[in-house]
Amino acid sequence: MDGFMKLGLSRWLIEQCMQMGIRKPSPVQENCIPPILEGRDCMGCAKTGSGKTAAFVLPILQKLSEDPYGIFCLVLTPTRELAYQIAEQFRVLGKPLGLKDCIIVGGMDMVSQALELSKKPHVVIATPGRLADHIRSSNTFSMKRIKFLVMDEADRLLEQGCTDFTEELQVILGAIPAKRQTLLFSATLTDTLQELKSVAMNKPFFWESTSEVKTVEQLDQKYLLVPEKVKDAYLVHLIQKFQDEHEDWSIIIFTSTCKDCQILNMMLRRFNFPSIALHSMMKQKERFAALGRFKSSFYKILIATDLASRGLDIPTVQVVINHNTPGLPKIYIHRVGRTARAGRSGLAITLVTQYDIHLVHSIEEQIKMKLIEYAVKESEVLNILTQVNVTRRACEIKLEGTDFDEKKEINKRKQLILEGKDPDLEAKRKAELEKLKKQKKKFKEHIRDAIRKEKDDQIRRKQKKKQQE
Ligand SMILES: Nc1ncnc2c1ncn2[C@@H]1O[C@H](COP(=O)(O)OP(=O)(O)OP(=O)(O)O)[C@@H](O)[C@H]1O
Repeated sequence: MDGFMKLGLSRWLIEQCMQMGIRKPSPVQENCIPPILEGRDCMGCAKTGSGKTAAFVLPILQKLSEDPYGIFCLVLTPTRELAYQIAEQFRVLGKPLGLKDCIIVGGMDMVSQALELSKKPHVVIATPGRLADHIRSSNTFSMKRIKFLVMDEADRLLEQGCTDFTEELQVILGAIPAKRQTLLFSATLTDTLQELKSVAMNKPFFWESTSEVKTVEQLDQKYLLVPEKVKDAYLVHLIQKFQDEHEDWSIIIFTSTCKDCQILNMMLRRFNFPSIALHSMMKQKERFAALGRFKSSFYKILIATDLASRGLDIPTVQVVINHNTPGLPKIYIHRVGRTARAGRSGLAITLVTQYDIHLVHSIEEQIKMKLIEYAVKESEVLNILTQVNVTRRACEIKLEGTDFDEKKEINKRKQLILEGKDPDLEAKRKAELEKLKKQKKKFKEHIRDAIRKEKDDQIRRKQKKKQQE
């Protein structure tokens, strides 16, 4: 109790922590809570599962209790599932305050969300796309008095990857006061630090855990070098092994695409494994249901895309298997961070094909440690190889018979329509953006070449002059 008391937190909050089994502050909490209470902006970079959520929830609740009003705080997060998880922490820790929260995420009813927003909840937890839609389309709520803006998984929110939140963030930042406290958290903040600094203005306090290794100590990190064609047989073998050896282990398997996720789930089901899929082509209600059933251990195996790679906190997960080697080290860090959380141990196995060895090297370079080879009895894998390959093919044929690929296109269009965008216009805009990007790249290359040429010419002129002298 002393530990939290020293940080300046009130007794009622500390008692709430105790009820959640949080007895002693973790380093990220110890270091970030005091500056947040002092009114400073804060960027916290700490390993996965180290309690970053409570590091911002606790001081916000304390400040809210001193001056309660709505809307007091806005939390942005990249995925819908994560929004619900964060809301739960606010709810549990803020229970004595009678905290009113509101979750604003895509895939759910917009009208009821608008109604909730108009009731001035203390805390709004949102994914950027849907919140921006509400701001654009409604004048029944105001975020002009917001005191805290939190960006959880801040690097993901600010990076310009496949889901680019730039436009939505601009809308949101325009609707909240410039005078606010901004809190940014992630396990991989340092890459995008400069961009992050431009979002936080108020004497930002930056804290990063000192450990050189970027993954947690209790995590056993292995790789398995496998030929592409026999990958699934290795996967089935691994799962069978874990299931035989450990009764109550849960496993998350990460795949690179929704289709692969779906096929693997169909395949594992045919082998009678208790598995469930989670990917963005599922309806939102199905996504929540799948996650709920996995969390309650009804299903022991979750096969997911990177939708589930960040933030999800499921203590029973003992093993993470990367069915594909992640293309970026930071994706690897977040994926394997779904196990070995809050001091527990865990195992991560990455399946590596001959084409992915360079990816493993860049992962090792970034996490500052070597992955160790996982030993497998090859003869046991060979025994099931034909059966697994035949089953996979049967599942692929079954999926081809459905409208999975078409659905993907339709889903994309539906999503755009829901967001109030014209799918055809969006496609045109995307193509134009691509064209512009290419032109910009070409222009940059052209400038670079011109500079290089100019430098070479200068050197040549100097050399010529010297020779003439
Ligand atoms: N001081 C603490 N002592 C023990 N457990 C804690 C403490 N703080 C938080 N926890 C628990 O640790 C787990 C992980 O916390 P949290 O989800 O906030 O991690 P995180 O750092 O945000 O991880 P990620 O980077 O994966 O999002 C949660 O179940 C949380 O209740």
